[in-house]
Amino acid sequence: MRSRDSDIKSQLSDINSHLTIPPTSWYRSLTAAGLRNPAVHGRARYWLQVEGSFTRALQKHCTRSFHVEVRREGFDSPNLEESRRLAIPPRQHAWIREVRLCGDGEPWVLARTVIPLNCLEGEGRRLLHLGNRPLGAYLFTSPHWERGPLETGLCNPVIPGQPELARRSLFSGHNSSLLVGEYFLPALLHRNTL
Ligand SMILES: C=C(O[C@@H]1C=C(C(=O)O)C=C[C@H]1O)C(=O)O
Repeated sequence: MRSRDSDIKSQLSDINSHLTIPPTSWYRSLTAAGLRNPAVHGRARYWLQVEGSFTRALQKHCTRSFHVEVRREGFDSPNLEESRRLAIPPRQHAWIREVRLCGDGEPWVLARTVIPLNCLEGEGRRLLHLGNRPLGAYLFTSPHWERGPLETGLCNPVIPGQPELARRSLFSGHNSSLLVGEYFLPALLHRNTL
């Protein structure tokens, strides 16, 4: 017989199972992705294109509060597509950070950041100790990081409620780049105001 604790744990994981990142195909432009899925031109368009810190953009749309919830942080292998995008050897470990960006107490965005070893030297060591502080606050206040072009992601949700659209970009510093992906949850797109 299952214990009450394991029943509660499995219910909790069921409740949150849609808050995971589904497989995603990446496109160089919104227009290219739009040929596959015209939804990129709907409510998501603003979020797919907004410039500057994404954290700041979300904060502006909160009426009460914004917070970052860390779900997973540690050294692990990126997937092969991510390694290729970052031009690092396949299976070379990187610092991987997955968070929920929450507006007014509810998850709006899932973010996954892959930080290769060469980004973690010198001042970059701070990236290991962000905790619940938003990565954007570091990237956009440190003068040496520059964002590359935004890519548009079309996700293949396997569980109802998983993100369908995403964006990502490389941030380049001294001879090193990290990859930040932001996946939009329905709660973000179905809000009444933009
Ligand atoms: C890159 C930014 O950082 C945000 C914060 C993140 C985090 O804390 O892990 C991840 C993705 C972001 O959207 C940003 O604000 O633009």
